[in-house]
Amino acid sequence: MEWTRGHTIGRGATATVSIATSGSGNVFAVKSAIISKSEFLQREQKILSTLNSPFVVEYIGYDVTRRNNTVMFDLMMEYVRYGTLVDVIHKCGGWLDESMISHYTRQIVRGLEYLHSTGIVHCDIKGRNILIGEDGPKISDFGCAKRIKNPVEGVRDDREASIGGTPAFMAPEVARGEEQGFPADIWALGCTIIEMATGGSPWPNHIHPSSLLYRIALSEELPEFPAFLTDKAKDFLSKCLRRDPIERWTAKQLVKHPFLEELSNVRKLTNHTAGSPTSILDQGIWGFIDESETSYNLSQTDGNLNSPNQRLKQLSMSSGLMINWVWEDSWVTVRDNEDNNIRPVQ
Ligand SMILES: Nc1ncnc2c1ncn2[C@@H]1O[C@H](COP(=O)(O)OP(=O)(O)OP(=O)(O)O)[C@@H](O)[C@H]1O
Repeated sequence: MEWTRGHTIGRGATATVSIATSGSGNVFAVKSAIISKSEFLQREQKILSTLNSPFVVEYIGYDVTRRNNTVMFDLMMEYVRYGTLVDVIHKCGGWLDESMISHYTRQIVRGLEYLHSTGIVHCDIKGRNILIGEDGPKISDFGCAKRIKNPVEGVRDDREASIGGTPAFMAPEVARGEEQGFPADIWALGCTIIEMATGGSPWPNHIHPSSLLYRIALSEELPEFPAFLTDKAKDFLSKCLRRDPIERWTAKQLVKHPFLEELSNVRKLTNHTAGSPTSILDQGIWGFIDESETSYNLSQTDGNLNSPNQRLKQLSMSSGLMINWVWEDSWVTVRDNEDNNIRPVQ
């Protein structure tokens, strides 16, 4: 397919996202990384190409292109026009009201129900990885995702051995380095609801990810439930934010929770997201995202990471070392990648 790259609309830790047009005039988004650093993008392409749901960003294809003598891996996907959920929260004045939270949560849960039914754990659910289109939220950014081969019998593939995601949204069992299965996405959903309600981190006032990780992993605490939420909403949160993953509700159970009942008076999205989407950097949203919201991907398969304590130490050390904010134009997070299954396209 002939296509032309347009302006940059977003930058993440691993890739740059641009708008693009095809020869026939269709507009789409293209997420690109230098081929030698495209392991996560290629993993994302492999997973996204198998998915088909109105609640997941739509896959279009991939390409390998040359740009200023550099070979790039390009993942093409639908262009989702209102940007991320964090952008929308910001445009709404810093928080969403409960009817909006319920409306968005319903679609995110349906996206998770779909992903989990196909054996995919997203591993990095948070506002920045939910894109908002005209029909509502779509789950995106599958760079940390993994497939559990036989979810019913619990047979796992190699990727199950890795731990990834964003510290502030990590479930206790993930922070301890024990496991990252479907319940970890449900915990992160609970954290995302708090993000929608408060516009901030589920664990406010944490300067450094290492202290946050210890708190999540080893305390008995839960993130604070926003006081203004109704009992119904708090009950929903309490089903997501249970420290024991076995006690957490599944996406299939959550879909039926009364908090997600359809409401007729949800504000129209276009009322509060007027204006065309721009780069996340243009929108000045970084002010309320602290560094504990940076994504990581660490492999547990490393022999040094056998005990929960060692893994925690490794995670927190990595947090300190890996964050490398580059303020002029972009920011970079270096991720450890021990994944031998991912091979760059030759
Ligand atoms: N399909 C899309 N349509 C519109 N904007 C998009 C799309 N995909 C990504 N973006 C924009 O690009 C930004 C970066 O994309 P994404 O989060 O997928 O990159 P990443 O490198 O995987 O980021 P992270 O640092 O979270 O791992 C998003 O926050 C969003 O603003």
